[in-house]
Amino acid sequence: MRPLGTVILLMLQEKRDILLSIVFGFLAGMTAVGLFSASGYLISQAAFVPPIYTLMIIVSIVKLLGITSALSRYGERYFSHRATFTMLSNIREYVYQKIEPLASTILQHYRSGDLLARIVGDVESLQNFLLRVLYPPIVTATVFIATIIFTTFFSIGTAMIILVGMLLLTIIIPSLFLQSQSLIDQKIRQTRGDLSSEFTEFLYGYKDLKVHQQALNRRSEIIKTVQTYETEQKKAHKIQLFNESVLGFLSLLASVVVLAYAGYQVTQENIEGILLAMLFMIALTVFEQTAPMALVPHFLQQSSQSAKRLVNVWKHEQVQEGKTFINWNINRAPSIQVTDVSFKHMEEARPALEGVTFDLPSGSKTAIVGASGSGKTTILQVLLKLQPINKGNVTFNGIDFQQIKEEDIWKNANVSLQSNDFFFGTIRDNLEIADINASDKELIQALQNVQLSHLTLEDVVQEKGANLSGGEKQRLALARLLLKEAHIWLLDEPTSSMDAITEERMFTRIFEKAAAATIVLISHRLTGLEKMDQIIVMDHGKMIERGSYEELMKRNGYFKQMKDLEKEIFTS
Ligand SMILES: Nc1ncnc2c1ncn2[C@@H]1O[C@H](COP(=O)(O)OP(=O)(O)OP(=O)(O)O)[C@@H](O)[C@H]1O
Repeated sequence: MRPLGTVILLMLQEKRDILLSIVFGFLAGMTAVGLFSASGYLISQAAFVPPIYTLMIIVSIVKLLGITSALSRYGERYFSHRATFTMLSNIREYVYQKIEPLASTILQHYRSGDLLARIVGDVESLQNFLLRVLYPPIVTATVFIATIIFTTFFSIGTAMIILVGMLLLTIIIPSLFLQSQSLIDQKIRQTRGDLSSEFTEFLYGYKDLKVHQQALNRRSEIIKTVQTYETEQKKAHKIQLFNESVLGFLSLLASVVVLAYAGYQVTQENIEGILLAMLFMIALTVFEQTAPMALVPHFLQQSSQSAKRLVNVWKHEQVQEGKTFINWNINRAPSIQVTDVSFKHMEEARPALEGVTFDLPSGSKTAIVGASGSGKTTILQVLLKLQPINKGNVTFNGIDFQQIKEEDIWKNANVSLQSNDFFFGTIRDNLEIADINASDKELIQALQNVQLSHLTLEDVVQEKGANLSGGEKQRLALARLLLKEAHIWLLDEPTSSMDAITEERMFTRIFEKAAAATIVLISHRLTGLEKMDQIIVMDHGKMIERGSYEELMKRNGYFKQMKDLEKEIFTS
């Protein structure tokens, strides 16, 4: 389905409000035309000084039309805006549901700031789709048709001029403006994305930029982008104002043409003079109503681009689309089989994993070691379905993991990645992510287990845990793991920022808690691996050795060489 088609479908969920907007919009338009034409007629009649009772009826009609017009306009605004806000929230929910499962792959192609600005901006510009693209033409067309039919009773020529003026003002001239407007809109969107990315990176990297004395440079770059953004916005507003003024002037001109034509017809006695003011007022009012139509092509293009850009975010990532999943519930540690798995990051020449095969028996403890960049983290990402494999397969308890939803794997897994996220709030907020129902006693116990007893549950955690040390962050992350029951533990260097004694204690806690679980531990140190059931050695994306500690030491291969090297460094 075309992107705008999806938006229309989401919008049609609010069909009652849309229908009411159209009905009230039509009523408002017709009563406005009626009000002004009746006023014109009233003024002309009054000029002949007729008996007052003959004017009473027209005066009452004018009053009634005035009130009805105001009430209908209110109804139109109320229902159209209500439909728009509900539609926007439906779109936001839809977009979130689409991108949430694909977040990790999507973020490989976009800078997070750009992605956020893009989604927020594009969803917001879709508010114009209903308000300015979809229902105004229906309202204008119906009001217009009704007005032309009404005018033909008095002057067919005037009705034809209104028709021609309408076509000119609503279709032909706006399409001429379209190109200049769309060029500047494109530039604005691009600059908005750049600005948001630069600003996000500036905030996250502020400390590093300060240390390297680059903060001021970056700041002036951001200021330059802000200035460009402001200049482009001013330019866009100028273009829009110019277009609207030209259209306003032309619609007035069209009314003057109607007046001139009708005036001439009066002199020719083809039209009664008393109708002249009425015909002019009809033209003025009806052309006034074409003003929103002038913006339709512009907003149509903007909405269609926004919808396309939104869909493009997830279009190429629909790895799960159309697949059926089984209901995966486990009550004990699963066995995991990885067979001939290869994976290459997009736009990378070298695969991150190549023909990797190993098995993890139920409840086994496995360590993965290897040089930096050898593919260790990628293995965990593959097991968590954060990266779609290009070749090979993975089974959990003999079931192909393509049939298992990511959420079902995550639900059963305790995961510690190299950088753990912490949120602005309290220690309690950050621990409750693991178990919302945990009691204070359990939370405090978890803190004690990771040697963070000096923290209280109410202590503040700044954004990204900025007020915690590297080791504290890792221990807080471990406290979260200790609060959650899981049958699979995937740990990526969970103790890399800790001293050797604390590390030893943390591992003791982990292995106590995860005694029955299937554990995969990525380790940068080669000490303490004797207690693991197997060690997988990675090099340049390939598994080059696998076996127990004793087996690898006996084999005298890569692992033994690394062990000897480590010993040499620590003893020298
Ligand atoms: N998002 C990414 N996009 C492109 N290439 C990536 C990405 N993440 C990792 N890589 C590449 O994939 C390869 C394997 O990376 P991986 O993170 O698995 O290594 P690692 O063994 O865990 O390294 P380290 O010990 O330094 O954490 C590396 O060559 C790396 O450059």
